[in-house]
Amino acid sequence: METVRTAERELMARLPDGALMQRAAAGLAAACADLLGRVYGSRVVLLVGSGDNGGDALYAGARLARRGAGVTAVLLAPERAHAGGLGALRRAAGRVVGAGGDAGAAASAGATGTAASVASVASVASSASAEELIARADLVVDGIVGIGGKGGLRPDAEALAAAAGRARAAVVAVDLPSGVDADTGEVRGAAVRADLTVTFGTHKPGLLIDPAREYAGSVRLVDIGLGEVLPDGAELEALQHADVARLLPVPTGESDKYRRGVVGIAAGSDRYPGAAVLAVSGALRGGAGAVRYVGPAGDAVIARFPETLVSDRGPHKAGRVQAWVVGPGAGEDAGTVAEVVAADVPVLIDADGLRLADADAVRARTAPTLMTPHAGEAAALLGVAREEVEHGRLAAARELAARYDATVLLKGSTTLVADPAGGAVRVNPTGTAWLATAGSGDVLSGLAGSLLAAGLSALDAGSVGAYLHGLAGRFAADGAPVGAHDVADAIRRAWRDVYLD
Ligand SMILES: NC(=O)C1=CN([C@@H]2O[C@H](COP(=O)(O)OP(=O)(O)OC[C@H]3O[C@@H](n4cnc5c(N)ncnc54)[C@H](O)[C@@H]3O)[C@@H](O)[C@H]2O)[C@@H](O)CC1
Ligand SMILES: Nc1ncnc2c1ncn2[C@@H]1O[C@H](COP(=O)(O)OP(=O)(O)O)[C@@H](O)[C@H]1O
Ligand SMILES: [K+]
Repeated sequence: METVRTAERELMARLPDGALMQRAAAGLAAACADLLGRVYGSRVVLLVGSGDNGGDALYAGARLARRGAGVTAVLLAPERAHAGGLGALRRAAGRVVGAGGDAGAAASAGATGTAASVASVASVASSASAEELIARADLVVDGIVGIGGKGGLRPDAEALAAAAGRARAAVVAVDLPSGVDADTGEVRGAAVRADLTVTFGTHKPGLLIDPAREYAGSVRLVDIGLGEVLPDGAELEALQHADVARLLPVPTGESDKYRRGVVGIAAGSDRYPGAAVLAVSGALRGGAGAVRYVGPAGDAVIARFPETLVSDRGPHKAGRVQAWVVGPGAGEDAGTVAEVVAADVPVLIDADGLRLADADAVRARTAPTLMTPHAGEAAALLGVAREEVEHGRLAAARELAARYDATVLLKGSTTLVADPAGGAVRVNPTGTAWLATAGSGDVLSGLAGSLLAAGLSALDAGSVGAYLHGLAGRFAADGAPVGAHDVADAIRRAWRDVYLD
């Protein structure tokens, strides 16, 4: 699969780092140069922590200094800064100061022997505080912490991150923005806000999942030769166009409408007939051969989509389907939800259905189940505050999948799909904030339900559905507000874009 994989941190830690660090620094310096445009004469400030992340920054700084940039390293812990990196920067005539801006702190590093002969660096004359240096910089390189960071930033690091946030300089994060959790995308406390993150070897979950994703800016992956040794057990994966194209259900000569799959939509109520119409609009674009609608909004559905098979006799009597969607706009109709949950075909449960479904009945199902909560619904199911889900999306999706023994598609600014069997969680790479509009979730549930009926697994139906829905949202919006029905209309364009690419 042409997926973007994210490796476990242990992998990087296992490898010899000398050569890898040189490759990392070369890629980092190239990205900095691109951002600067003109390297010669530019002012670059490196924020340097005590680990290898700081080492990357120092080596990259040395490369920029050799091309004529004025490079100053601000050391958070002068006595523990990466010795080889410091030496390289020094040889390239870079300057070094302590985080307080006092050259003395930096100079004293030389005395410990770890950061050899820092005292001879041209920095000693500097009297500007780190804050002033950052304020005057064209580019700030965040090498405070990388995958070795633990918890929120320490106070001295936090002050530098804040100064970088105030500065007019472009901010480049090394490997990931300092202060964000590489493994989960959580941000506890202060973190660096980057314009660009140059990450090494593999994408880290924190670069793909909100809230951390927002701190990363655009992300550039530098290949440092980890390809052959990446483990199969990646934590996250993201489908690309080619993956989705292979999974799309496309009719062949032998197909008829029943073989293509019939999807049943049990949605809408007297109060919310529109949810039924929108779920059907998504289902008609998802590849099933026919869409059955069951519920009180049949007239509204037929008026908009005359091709729908409509029934008001409840799911059991509606005729055979290969998958059900239940819940959008369902109001308080617990009976219909229970009937669908008891069906022996794949079922997608959304919106009101999530609240009305009996947890034991969901767990007892043997056919696949796909649940599609947004953060508020997920929080209610888990019995926690909404913020807790928003700050820890990966954990919430995994936890719900385990509790319900169901595939869980957690919607929102980052959409995740987690399987109960474990394995990599899929993160959806498409989408736009314009999708945060009433009813767009109903379109998604119809679309993903249609893919289920066409024979995709719950994991594939959820992630392919989210991919097409996100792409359709981008096409439909194109920089201006959209209604959910616009998103449904654009699914065909998204399909073509993927399939014909
Ligand atoms: N191992 C490898 O194969 C490679 C690693 N590389 C770099 O190495 C990095 C990892 O280096 P390390 O393992 O040395 O770890 P880091 O440099 O990420 O962080 C460790 C240091 O940061 C300090 N620290 C931890 N949490 C902190 C906090 N909350 N606030 C302030 N300081 C904190 C610790 O005291 C420790 O000294 C990667 O992110 C990447 O940038 C690259 O050079 C490429 C190759
Ligand atoms: N900030 C955002 N950025 C990108 N997509 C978003 C954002 N907020 C919501 N979405 C997407 O919009 C859709 C909204 O679905 P949902 O919350 O169920 O709304 P509704 O119930 O009104 O249909 C989901 O596909 C979700 O992933
Ligand atoms: K960093």
